[in-house]
Amino acid sequence: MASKSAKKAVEDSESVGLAALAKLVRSSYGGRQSDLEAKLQNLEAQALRLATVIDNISQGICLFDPEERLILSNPRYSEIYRVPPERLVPGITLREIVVHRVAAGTSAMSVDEYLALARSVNSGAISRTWAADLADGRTVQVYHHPMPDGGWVSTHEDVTELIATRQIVDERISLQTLIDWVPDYLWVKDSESRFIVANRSLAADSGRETTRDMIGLTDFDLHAPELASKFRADELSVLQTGQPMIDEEEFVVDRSGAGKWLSSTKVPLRNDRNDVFGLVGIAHDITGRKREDMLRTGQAQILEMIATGAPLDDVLDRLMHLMESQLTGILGSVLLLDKEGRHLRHGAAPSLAEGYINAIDGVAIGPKVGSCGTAVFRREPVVVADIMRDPLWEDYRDLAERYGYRSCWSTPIVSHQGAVLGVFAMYSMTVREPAEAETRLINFTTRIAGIAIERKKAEDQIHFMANHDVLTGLPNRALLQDRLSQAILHAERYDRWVSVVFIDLDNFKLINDTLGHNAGDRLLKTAAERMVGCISSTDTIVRLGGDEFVLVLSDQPKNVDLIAETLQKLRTAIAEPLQLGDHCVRATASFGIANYPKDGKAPESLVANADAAMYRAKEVGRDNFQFYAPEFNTRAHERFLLQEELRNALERSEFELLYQPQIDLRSGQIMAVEALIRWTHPTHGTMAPVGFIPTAEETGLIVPIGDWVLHEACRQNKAWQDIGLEPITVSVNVSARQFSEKNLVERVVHALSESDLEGCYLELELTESLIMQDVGLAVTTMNKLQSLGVQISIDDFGTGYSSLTALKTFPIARLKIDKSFIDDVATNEDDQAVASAVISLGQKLNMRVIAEGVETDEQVAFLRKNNCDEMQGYHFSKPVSSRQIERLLESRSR
Ligand SMILES: Nc1nc2c(ncn2[C@@H]2O[C@@H]3COP(=O)(O)O[C@H]4[C@@H](O)[C@H](n5cnc6c(=O)[nH]c(N)nc65)O[C@@H]4COP(=O)(O)O[C@H]3[C@H]2O)c(=O)[nH]1
Repeated sequence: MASKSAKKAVEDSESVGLAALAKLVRSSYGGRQSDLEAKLQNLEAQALRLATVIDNISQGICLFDPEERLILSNPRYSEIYRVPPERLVPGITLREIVVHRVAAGTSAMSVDEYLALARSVNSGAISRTWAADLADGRTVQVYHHPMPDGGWVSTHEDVTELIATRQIVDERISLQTLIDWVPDYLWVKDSESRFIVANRSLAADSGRETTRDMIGLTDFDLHAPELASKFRADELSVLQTGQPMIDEEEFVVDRSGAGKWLSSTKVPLRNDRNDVFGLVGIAHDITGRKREDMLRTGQAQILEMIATGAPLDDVLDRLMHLMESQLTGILGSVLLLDKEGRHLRHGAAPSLAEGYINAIDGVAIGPKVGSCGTAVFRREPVVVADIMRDPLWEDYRDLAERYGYRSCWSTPIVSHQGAVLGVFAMYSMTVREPAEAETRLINFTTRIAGIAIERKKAEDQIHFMANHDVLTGLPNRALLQDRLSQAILHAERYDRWVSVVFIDLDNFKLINDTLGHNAGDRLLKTAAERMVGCISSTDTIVRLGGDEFVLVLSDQPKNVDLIAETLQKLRTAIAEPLQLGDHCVRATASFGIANYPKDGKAPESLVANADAAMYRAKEVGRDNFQFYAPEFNTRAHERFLLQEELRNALERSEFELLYQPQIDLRSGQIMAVEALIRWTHPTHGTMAPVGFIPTAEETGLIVPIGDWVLHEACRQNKAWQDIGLEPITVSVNVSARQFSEKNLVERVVHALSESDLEGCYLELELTESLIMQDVGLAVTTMNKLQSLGVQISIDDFGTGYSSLTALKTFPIARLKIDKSFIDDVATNEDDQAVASAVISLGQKLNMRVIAEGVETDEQVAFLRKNNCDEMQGYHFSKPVSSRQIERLLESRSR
C-alpha cells in the first residue's frame, strides 16, 4: 500500500516541479525512518541545486509529459517566448503555451502547425535540432529530445545575434579577399564612423600593416583634425539622411606625406528594418587627372593674370605654387636678373626657407655660382644632382646644407629676343636628377615665367616712357601734374610754399641749329643732369619738350631769397663750360617763377604763370629769372591773339613786300633789292617782321608765308623786267623752318616758273645757323638751287659758328656782314677787324661781300677803303614799296 501510494506520489510528482516533489516525499515519509530522511534531504538538496542551475541557465528549458502537459520550465524559456512565468505553471498544455506564443509574436508558425511538428518529432526516438525563425524576427535554436515515456525535454537558445555576427564575419572574410585586390580604397564603417572593414590598399596607405589594424579606427586616427572632421561631417550626413554621397573630390595626405586627390562615394548600409547602421565607402585616386586639370586651369589663370596686368610677384608666386602642386618634394624658385645683367634678385620662392632666400638675393652671376648663378652666366640649364659634391656649389654648399637642399636644377629664363631675364630653379631634398615629368614642367614653367617677366618689363618701359622724357630720363609733362598736386597738398597742410619754375635754355636753338642735333641733345642732357644735381630729392624737374623744363620746388619756406639762391645755383651749374665737338659753349637759361599759393592755387595756373614769367625773363634780355607778376599774363594773352591773327593774315591778304636796294659800292648803282615783309595788322597797323616772324616760325606758319613771299618777289621782279627796267636780283629771306621743308627746291621751281623769272635773278638769303644745322642736306639743296641759276647768300655773317672749311664747300655767291659789325665800324677797332676779315675772306673764296645797315658816310668810306663789294642801308634807302623801286630803277636807267 505504502509502495503503491509512494508510486502514485511519484507519478503525481511528474506533474509538479522537482522541488515540490522533494517536499512531498519528505512530508509523506518525514520522521519515519532516519536514513530515508537523510536520503530525502539529500534528494531535496540535489533538487534545489538542479532547480538553481535550471533557473540560471542561458537556454530556455521545458519538460513535457506524454499528455503534452508542462512539467517544468525555467525563466529563460518564459523570457525567450515572452510568455509570463505565472502562465507557465506545471500542467499547462503545449497548445495553451503555443497559443500564448502566437499572441506574443514568438511563434514560428500557427498553433496547429506547431503541434503537428512537435508531435511528429516526438513520434520518433531521435533528438532533433532546428532553428526556428520567430515571427518577431529572432531565431531560436531548438534542441528537442523525446523521452521514452512519450514526454520530451527541449532547450531553446536565442541565436539571433550570433547568426548575425557569424554572417558578418563570414561575409567579411570572403569580402576581404575580394576587396584586397581592388586598388581603390574600400571600407565599411559603423554609425560612429569606425572602420569595420578596410581593404589592403587603404590600410597600407594609412600606415597599417594589416587590414585588421584598421578595425575600430576612425579618420581622427589617420588624418589631421580638420580633414577628419570634414570626413565625419560628410558621413554623418550620409548616415542621418540616408542619401549617398557620390564622387565627392577630396584631398588627403597619406602617411608618406604625399598629397592625393580622391573621388569618394559613400553609401549608407541598412539592416532588415531599413535602418541605417553604417556606410560603405570607395575612393578612387584621381590625382593624375586632377593634376592635369589643375595644370590646365592653373596655366589659364596665370595667363589671364599676365594678360590683366597682375603684379609680377603674384604671377610668379602662383606659378611656383602650381608647379609645386604638380610634383612631390620639389620647391620652386625664380630669380630675376637686374638691369645691369650682373646680379640675381629674388622673384618668387614660396616654399624655400626665408633665410636661404635672403642669403641668395643679390648674388652675382658667374662661372661657379651654384646652379642659378652659373646657369645665367652660361646661358644654359645647369642640373646639379648632388649639391654636396658638385664643385659649382663649393661656395654655397654650407648654406644649402643648412636648409637641407640636396639637388638644384636651374634653367635660364630667356626673352623672345634671346635676352636672359632670370632663372627658374627646382630644389629637392634628395640627391637626384629631374624625371621626365619634371623636365616637362621645367620647360612649361620657364616659358610662362619668361612671358610674365617680359610683359612686366614691357609694361614698366611703357609706363616709364609714358611718364618720362626719353632723352634726359626726366619725368615728363604727364608726371608734372601728379607731382605738383602732391607738393601743393603738402604745402597746404604744412603752410609752406611750392615754387614752380619754368626754365628755357637761351641759346639752345642756335647751338642745335649750328652744331647739329647731336650737340643739341648733349646740351639738353647735360643741362638736365646739372639741374638735377642742384635740387633735393623731394623736388622734381620735368622736361616739357624742346629746351623747356619745369622745376617744382616742394616744401619751400616763404622766402623769395631762398628760392632765388637755389635758382642761382642752377644758373651757375648750367653755365659751366661744355665741350661740344670742337666748340666750347656756355649755356644760359631764362627762369620764370610762380609760387603757390600767392601766384596760383591750381597746378595749371601755376605752370602758366611761371611760363609767363619766363617770357618776361626772355624779354628783359634772357639769362635771368623773373618772379611772376599778374601783368605778365596780359602779354601772354597778346601772344596768343597774335598767333590767331597771323593764321588769318594770308587769307586776308594783309602782307606786303617792301624792297630795300643793294648798291654796288664801286659803281653806286642798284644791282639788287632785298624783299622785306610787312604785315598790315587790322588794329596795330603796319608791323615789322620782328613783331611776327618769330611767332610764325614757332607755329610753322612761316612755311606758307615764306611761300607767298617767294612767289610775290619773283612776280614783282619779273614785272619790273616786263616794263623794260634793267634786270636786277631780288633777294628773299628763307627761314630755317622753310629750308628744312623737303620740297623747298620744288617750291622755288614753282615760283620761278609761275612768274617766268629766270633763276639768276633770284637770290635766297640763308642764315649761317640754318646751313650749319645739317651741312649735308644744305649742300645738296644749295647745289640743286644753284643748278637752277638761283644765287645763295649768307645773312648775318659773323654771328654764328660757321666753319670756314664747310663754307668753302657751299656754292655761296655773297656774304652779308651783319649790321652789328657795321654799326660802329667807323670807330670800333674790333668791328673794323671783323668787317675787314670778312671782306678779305669773301674775296679769297670768290664770294661777293655786302655790308648791311649802312647809315653813314663814315661807314661807306670804311667799306670802300676795305674793298667791300656792296652795301645796303638807310644811307641809300630804307625798304620801300615796289612802286618806289620802280622809280629808282627808272632814274638809274636814265
Ligand atoms: N636800323 C637800320 N636797319 C636797317 C638798315 N638797313 C636795313 N635795315 C633793316 O635790316 C633788316 C635787314 O634784313 P635782314 O637782316 O634780312 O633781317 C630781316 C629778316 O631776317 C627778317 N625778314 C624780313 N622779311 C622776311 C621774309 O620775308 N621772310 C623771312 N623769313 N624773314 C624776313 O626780318 C628781319 C628784319 O627785317 P626788317 O625789319 O625789314 O629789317 C631789315 C631792314 O629794314 C639801316 O641802315 N639801319
